[in-house]
Amino acid sequence: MASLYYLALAPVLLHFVIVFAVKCFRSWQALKSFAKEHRCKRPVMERPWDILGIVRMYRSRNHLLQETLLANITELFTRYGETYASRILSQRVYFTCDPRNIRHMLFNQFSDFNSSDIRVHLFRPITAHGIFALDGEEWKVARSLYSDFFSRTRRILDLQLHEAGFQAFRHHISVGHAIDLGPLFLKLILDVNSAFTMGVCIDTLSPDQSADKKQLADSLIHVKRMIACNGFLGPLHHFLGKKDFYAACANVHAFVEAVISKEMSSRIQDKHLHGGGENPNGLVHSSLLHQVLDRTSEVADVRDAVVTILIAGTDSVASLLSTTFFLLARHERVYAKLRRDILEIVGTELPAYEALRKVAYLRHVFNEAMRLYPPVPFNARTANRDTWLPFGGGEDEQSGVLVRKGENVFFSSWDSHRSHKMFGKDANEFRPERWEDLKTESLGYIPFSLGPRVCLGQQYALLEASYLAIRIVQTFSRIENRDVRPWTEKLGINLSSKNGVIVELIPDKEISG
Ligand code: HEM
Repeated sequence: MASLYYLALAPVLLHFVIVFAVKCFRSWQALKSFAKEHRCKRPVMERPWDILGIVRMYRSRNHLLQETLLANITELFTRYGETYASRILSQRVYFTCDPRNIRHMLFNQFSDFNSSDIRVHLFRPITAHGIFALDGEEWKVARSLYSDFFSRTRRILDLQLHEAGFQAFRHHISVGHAIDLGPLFLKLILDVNSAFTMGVCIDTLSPDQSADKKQLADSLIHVKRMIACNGFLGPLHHFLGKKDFYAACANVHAFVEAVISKEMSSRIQDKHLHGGGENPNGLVHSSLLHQVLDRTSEVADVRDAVVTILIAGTDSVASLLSTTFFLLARHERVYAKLRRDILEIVGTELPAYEALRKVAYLRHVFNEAMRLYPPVPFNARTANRDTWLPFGGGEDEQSGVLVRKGENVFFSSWDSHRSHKMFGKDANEFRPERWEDLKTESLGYIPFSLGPRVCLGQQYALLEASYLAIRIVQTFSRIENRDVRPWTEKLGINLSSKNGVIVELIPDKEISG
């Protein structure tokens, strides 16, 4: 009886097997003709025998611990070419530093690649509704929430706030002593950025920082460290304990929500007192929180918008300033020329908004610092459909590479920025003058990324860094390196120097009084 039952089932099963096989065959055929259409050939495969990608994971982990990951990435590009395939825990992935492929992903074929898939789990606990954890329509909505705000750089860049930050920073510099500028820049930018995003400065440079602000600053540091750590661990992050991470996220949320709630109550009060008309003292609130509250009263959305910018806009700018002064301390000639230009163009006055854009050499110094030490040295995208990279396939790497839906492509600006093809034989040297002829749109130069997801804070970041750099250079006639150790990578949420920036700043007696 039972065997008759199975016999009756057999045609149904066979039907499903045939339908499945036909489907597989059709999609294989479609993929084959898609690959043909885009001239795709197989790229070089890193260690083809490492089918599970375990050796790759293990070696990358060791390089990360030994602080040689960037050098290792460069070595692999030298060995396998500008674009190659690899495996991470059996999943096929691609690595590229070919500017044409990078541009293709970020710009030409933008809609084929998601940016959130890899980092959504990293950002979800802290900013589930924030722009870094979104793609597609949701990303468009989040981007439009900030776009207007960031397009008005002149209105949002509060120079008084930056001057107050600079003065607090200056108090930490003692004449005749070496100082590590790395942590100091981080505190300075955190103070300025917290005031900019929430309208509340968290006083990390002040000796009188309150306990709740200290807890916020410590929690933010922990959150950023965990995001970076989880990102580097890839799928292995599941094995890490996250209790402290969640606790730190809760602290950050509680602080920001309290600020939002205070602002909401004061708006209600204002409405009662002044019928919702213009603020009686005529002040225009420039903080991001105020602007976002004008557009939505969803607390979680406002909170995540604020925390996203607290995260995106702090370590990145601190990294730019640290790297710049690390390099200036080792290039006396460049510092002297920069100072000459600043004194000639801006003088010893506090720089006005217009003056910030006028010192061309400062822009060249920043461009060069971010070329050699990009705050975001590598990044990744995930194909959201079957797609391709235009170069990297075949022996000569001139054919396309098929990228199947769900596969990840990692791209390295650390390497595209140091390409001899793009930047000449002296690509590894710090020479700001090269930017007299180059344009920041130069192929492969992507410190702020490019295309529709280009950094929203680019202009703000450059002007903020310009103000602070100008004030430092005006005040100190020389900067001397006090550290003989070579630059060593520290990969966090942004790239920085592991040994900090240990220098001595020599004041200009006339200016600093
Ligand atoms: C030197 C400083 C900075 C650098 C090098 C930098 C770099 C970048 C890069 C490379 C991305 C693209 C990430 C990706 O697509 O995967 C990005 C995105 C972003 N940045 Fe920046 N950034 C800097 C400063 C800032 C500042 C100061 C802010 C805000 C105040 C900011 C806000 C953002 C936002 C909101 C995004 C997300 C854009 C989107 O996904 O549509 N950044 N940044």
